[in-house]
Amino acid sequence: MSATNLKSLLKDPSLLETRAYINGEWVETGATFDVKNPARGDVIATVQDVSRAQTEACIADAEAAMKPWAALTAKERANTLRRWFELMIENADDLAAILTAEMGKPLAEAKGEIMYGASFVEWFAEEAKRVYGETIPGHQPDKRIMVLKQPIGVVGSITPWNFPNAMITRKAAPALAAGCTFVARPATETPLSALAMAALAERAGIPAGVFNVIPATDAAGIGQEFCENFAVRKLTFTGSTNVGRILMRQAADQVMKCSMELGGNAPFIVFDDADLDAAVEGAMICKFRNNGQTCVCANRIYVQASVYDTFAEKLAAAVAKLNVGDGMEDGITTGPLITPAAVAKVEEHLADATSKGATLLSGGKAHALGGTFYEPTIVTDVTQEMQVATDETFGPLAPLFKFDDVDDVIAMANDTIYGLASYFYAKDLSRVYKVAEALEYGMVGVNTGVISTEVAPFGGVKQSGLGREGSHHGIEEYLEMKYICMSV
Ligand SMILES: NC(=O)C1=CN([C@@H]2O[C@H](COP(=O)(O)OP(=O)(O)OC[C@H]3O[C@@H](n4cnc5c(N)ncnc54)[C@H](OP(=O)(O)O)[C@@H]3O)[C@@H](O)[C@H]2O)C=CC1
Ligand SMILES: O=C(O)[C@H](O)CS(=O)(=O)O
Repeated sequence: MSATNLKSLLKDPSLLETRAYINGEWVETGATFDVKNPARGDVIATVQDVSRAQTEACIADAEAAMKPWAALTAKERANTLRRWFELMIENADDLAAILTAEMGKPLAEAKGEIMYGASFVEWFAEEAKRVYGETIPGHQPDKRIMVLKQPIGVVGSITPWNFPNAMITRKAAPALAAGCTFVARPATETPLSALAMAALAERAGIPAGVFNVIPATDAAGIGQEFCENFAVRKLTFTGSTNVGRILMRQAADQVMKCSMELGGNAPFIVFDDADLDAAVEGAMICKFRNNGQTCVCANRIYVQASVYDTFAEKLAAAVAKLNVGDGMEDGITTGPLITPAAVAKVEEHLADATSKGATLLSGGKAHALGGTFYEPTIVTDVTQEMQVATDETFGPLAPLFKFDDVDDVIAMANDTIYGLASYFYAKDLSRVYKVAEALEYGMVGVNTGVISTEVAPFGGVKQSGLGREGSHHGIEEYLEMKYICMSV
């Protein structure tokens, strides 16, 4: 099955939209760009390219749509979001095929992302009805105090290519539930998933101007428009820490509220009392999910000395079972990397590690399939002096570090500017408590390699971001608090 003629693969070919979705209209903008399938390099769609000026007009439309949308009852917004969720589930196979075609992840993973992405719409359809204010006992006899929660306003959203569905719903669902309107600018590589979601939003009855999708190659220009346009009250971004810094600097001029889901450098620690088979299973999904292209992937694997060789051997055996290929084909576990630049980053990190004394255990070169396929790779004898210890690889490279003492490994794990996800395997209860409390990360997986869910607060500390997505906390990012002091 090839992505080349994507439309023929779909039960509902109308979901393969290539026009921008602005103010409830499908728009041809006068400029286009091609979307390519990373597995084969062929063009799968030619998409309308939205300019900064057209983005400004879209923001004005979103501003005009804001009041009537926010004026609906919470239940009315909830019911509309619920319909959007149900349409995503009904069309999950097509959404998955579109996602695999433009991003490359295997169909099974793409389907998993669609269900994960839809879960945020389901969750915040429910949370819409639980945006509670409060009354506070007055500070003077004649004073009555109330606190209201109100939608923050028009939201500008910029998202990456690695989860082209879920990264948008994780933002749009709470924003719309809160009563905000939303302008989504998807990554250049992966606009089709966002446009398919817009088609379903239209069918769900989300009013014109409430949810907009602007494919655009001018990433910097759109980001500047979001940051400089007074009508935009909130910027929500998922992507690298470097770009997050740029956007925060730009947003500072308006003192704009930002949510930032940025880069990671996750430690994955295996203690000597760990269930090693469980730890290997956890390391495999934590490291190689989405071919290592997630911000919460294990970037460093620390193994206690007494179990190091056994763990390395078991991990190598598991890696050997991975099946690299075109994600559209059955039985494929590992797709291509998104671009040649992503391959170059893996090769750079590998070369740096081996030049400084690391030993290649598995893989270590471009896959025989060519293109951006790469062999899942393990290196041992890795140390803190190597690039993989400080920089996010964002690919299928598993570096194994050896450690002796728990305090040493906590110090090494925390020795980074990042603080998104962390993981460890151990059984001793006091050790579990001590390590979980000592790790400087927004999220800690204990005896599990997968922690992402709509019910829990996803986000990082230090330079991995600001704010949380998902959970009952996630909607607060799109609400303002108003204190009313009434003299009676
Ligand atoms: N914490 C989290 O949840 C996540 C973090 N990430 C991090 O992002 C990186 C990989 O994703 P990647 O997409 O390469 O990250 P980038 O930060 O390069 O890109 C993310 C998005 O930002 C856009 N962008 C790039 N430059 C600018 C700019 N100057 N102004 C406005 N927008 C801009 C990109 O557009 P374009 O597509 O045109 O380049 C893309 O849509 C990794 O570091 C990863 O850890 C990724 C996903 C999730
Ligand atoms: O963009 C990402 O890397 C995601 O946040 C990872 S997850 O939420 O799918 O785990």
